[in-house]
Amino acid sequence: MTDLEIAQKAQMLPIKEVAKKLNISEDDLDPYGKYKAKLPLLLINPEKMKNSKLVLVTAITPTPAGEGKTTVSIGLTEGLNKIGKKAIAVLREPSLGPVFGIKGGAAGGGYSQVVPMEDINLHFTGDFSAIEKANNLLSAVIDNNIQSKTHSIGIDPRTVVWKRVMDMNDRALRHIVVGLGGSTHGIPREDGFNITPASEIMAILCLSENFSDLKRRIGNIYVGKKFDGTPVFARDLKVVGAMALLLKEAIKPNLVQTLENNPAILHGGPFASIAQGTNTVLATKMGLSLGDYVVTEAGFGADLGAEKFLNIKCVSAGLAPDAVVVVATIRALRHHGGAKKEEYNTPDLQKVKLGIANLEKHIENVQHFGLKAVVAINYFPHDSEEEIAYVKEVCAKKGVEAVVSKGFSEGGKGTEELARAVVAIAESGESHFAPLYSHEASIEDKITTIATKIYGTNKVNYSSKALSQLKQINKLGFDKLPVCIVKTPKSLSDDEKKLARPTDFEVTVREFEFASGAGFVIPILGDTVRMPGLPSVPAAEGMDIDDEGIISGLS
Ligand SMILES: Nc1ncnc2c1ncn2[C@@H]1O[C@H](COP(=O)(O)OP(=O)(O)O)[C@@H](O)[C@H]1O
Ligand SMILES: O=COP(=O)(O)O
Ligand SMILES: [Mg+2]
Repeated sequence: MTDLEIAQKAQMLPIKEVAKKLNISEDDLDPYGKYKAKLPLLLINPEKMKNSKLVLVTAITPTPAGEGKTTVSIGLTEGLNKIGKKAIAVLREPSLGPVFGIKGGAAGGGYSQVVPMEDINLHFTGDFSAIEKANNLLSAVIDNNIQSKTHSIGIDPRTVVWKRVMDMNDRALRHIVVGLGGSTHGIPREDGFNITPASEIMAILCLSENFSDLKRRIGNIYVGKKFDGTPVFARDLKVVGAMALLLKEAIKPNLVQTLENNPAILHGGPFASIAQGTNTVLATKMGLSLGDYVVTEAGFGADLGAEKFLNIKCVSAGLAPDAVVVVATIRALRHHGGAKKEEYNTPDLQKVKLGIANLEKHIENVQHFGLKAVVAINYFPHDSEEEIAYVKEVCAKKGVEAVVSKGFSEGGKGTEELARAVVAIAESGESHFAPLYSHEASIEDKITTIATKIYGTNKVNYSSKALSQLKQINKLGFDKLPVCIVKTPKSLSDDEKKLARPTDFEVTVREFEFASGAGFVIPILGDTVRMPGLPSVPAAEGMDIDDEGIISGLS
């Protein structure tokens, strides 16, 4: 059966029954139909959080299909509940970009999924729509102010860096001109769209602790400059309140369930390559308040999602993982060893031996943060015993246990061994989280620290545009902010062709984007863009809905 068919056969509990497992009363629940609900922020309890364990799930450098972080996160949650822990999966909300593009949804797979999968992968509870409206309200107000004869604050249209967003892979919107059509239709200027997960409003939602924090961050959004050279922030346009009220519901985390009816809290966006790619602080703290274990994920490999989860989100929110799961697949190790796509499912110990260096590097990356890791070998049918034994042997030499995870094919039954290994680490007290850099370091030093320690580069180069933007960053006082690096997820380097563990390479910062509202600076490496494009044959071509409303083709 496909992921969708398994999800459509799920025996879901009414969401109020799932909430009851977390001692949430019906009065506190804000149902969105029978199987989804919003959770009020009053459920966050710092006292209760203290005794809960936080497990971060990351991965090796993935193939384009993904190596199963979300699937393993859900499967591990099932397994932890099976061994008696009150575990909650805390995941990100899917973006329609990959849903209609290549990768598909982000509700897990096989017998490790969150449901209702169709709702979650499509409009869910409207959070992305709210984020888009708040983002684009600011864009509309900026252009309205530029146009105004009576209330203009003197914004120089050539300096506006705030972009519009839409949650779709649409390359045609990357570089556009707005305000065409003559004097009553606006002032022409260059603009562009990013995909909604890359919106700074998404990042603000992911890091905010409450409404006043949300509004403070929105107010600090850098828009551009006035003709006199002074900076313009969102607060100067007087719509911070309006933008915040659009997020009235989106700020609340969403409760759904796993196939085995265990609780899952979904909140915040993906894309750790072009954005932060972690879920929200509020959802993580909500999970730690309501359960004993939170299993949470950060996008792509440990060089992206985990690095940002640790250096940005954990530092901002005062969180610290008790254990880290590094998801590896034999097929991805074959890929890093030179296997072509059609060879991914062909056992080849030699290729695994060539590709294993990628896993070793990601284990080292987790250890750079003072954290204890366990490797989850996300089992695929063509994995050979000798390949698995080899991976376990290499991990053991690095002091890390590797456990086969069969959550995709067996649900919680297939992850009990992994669950026990995670509990052993989480309750050992052997993880001592420390971020990689101090916020007092210069922007260049922060980038160099990440690029050398986590990517393995020898040198960071800067384009002339990036060098001039560095001066602007220092002048604006953004140099004390953390960095959220944008780069390809297909390689530890900024060149997607460099697989396994690239050595003796340099990376180049092409330009910067500013997220002074969210509270970080965005160095963009290589040729990565923040509005993806559709593939020549979009997944959308295989989708349909029948007269009874039954969906097909969603993955
Ligand atoms: N063990 C497995 N066997 C077969 N398919 C899997 C397995 N694990 C994950 N998948 C599939 O691979 C895709 C990516 O899984 P996902 O959990 O979304 O990865 P990630 O979160 O790392 O991107 C999904 O379509 C999922 O159904
Ligand atoms: O940000 C990307 O998330 P996945 O790796 O789960 O697709
Ligand atoms: Mg995922």
